[in-house]
Amino acid sequence: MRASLIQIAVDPDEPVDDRRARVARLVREERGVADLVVLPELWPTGAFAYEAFGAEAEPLKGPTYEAMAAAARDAGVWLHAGSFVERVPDGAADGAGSLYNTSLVFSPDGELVASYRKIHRFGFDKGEAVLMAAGEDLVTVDLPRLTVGVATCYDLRFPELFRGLVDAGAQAFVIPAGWPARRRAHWTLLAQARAVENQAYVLACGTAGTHADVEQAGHSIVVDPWGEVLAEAGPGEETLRVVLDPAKVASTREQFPALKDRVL
Ligand SMILES: O=C(O)CCC(=O)C(=O)O
Repeated sequence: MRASLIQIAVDPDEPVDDRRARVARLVREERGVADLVVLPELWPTGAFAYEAFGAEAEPLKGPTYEAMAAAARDAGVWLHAGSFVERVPDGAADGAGSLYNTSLVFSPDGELVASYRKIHRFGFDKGEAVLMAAGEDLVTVDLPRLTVGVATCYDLRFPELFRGLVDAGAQAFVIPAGWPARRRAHWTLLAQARAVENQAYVLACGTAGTHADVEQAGHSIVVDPWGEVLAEAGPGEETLRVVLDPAKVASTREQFPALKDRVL
C-alpha cells in the first residue's frame, strides 16, 4: 500500500478558497502514485487561528467536503482529508450551534466512509478547548488489507485512545496534526511510542510554516509496527511518500506478542 502525506503550510495571506483549490491539486497529483493520501489538521483555517474558527466553520457537507470528495475521486485514492472546523446547529436562534474539529475520510469513488470529531481538545483554558465541543466516538476505517484508526493531533498524547482503537481492530493510525515546533521532540517520540506499544503503523501528518504566531513542527512521520521510522519530512512544505506492508502488522504481533500480555 502506497501512502502520501501532504504537509502544507497555512499562510494567512492565502485565501481559504485558494488553499482548498491548491490542496485539491496536490491530492490529484498523487493519482497513480498513492493508494492513501493524508492531509493535516485544520488546514483550511490553521489549528491555532482561533479567531477564524467561527467565521470559517462549515457544515459537514460544506466546501471542504465537496472539494475533497472530488479530489479523492479524481485521484482514485483513499483520502484522509485532514480536519476542518465543523459547525453543528443546535436549533437556537443565533445559529451558532457547536463547533467540532472534524476529520473526513473518502473512498476512491469520492464517497464519505468516515468522519471523526477530535476527542481531546487542545488549549487547556483557551483556544480549541473552549471554542469547540469534544467528539465522543472512536472511529476505524477498513481500507483494503488494512484497518485504520483515526485520531487528531493532541489525541496523540492519550495512549488509552489508541488502545481502544486497537481493540476495535486498528492496524494503523492516521493522525493529522498542527503540532507546534516548540514540542517537536514530543511529536516524534509519541508517534514512535504509539507505533511500538500498539504494534501498528503510525502515519502522522503535520503542518509547515507559521500561522497565528505559532511556528509549526512539520516533520510529518511514518513509523512501522516495529517502531522504525520509514520516512520523515523536513520543516517545510513537502509530500512524504512511503510504501506500507499490511502483513507486517500481523507478523510483528506474532513474533513479539506483547499485546497478548495486556492485563488491564
Ligand atoms: O499536544 C501538543 O503539544 C500540541 C497539540 C496541538 O497543537 C493540537 O491538538 O492542536
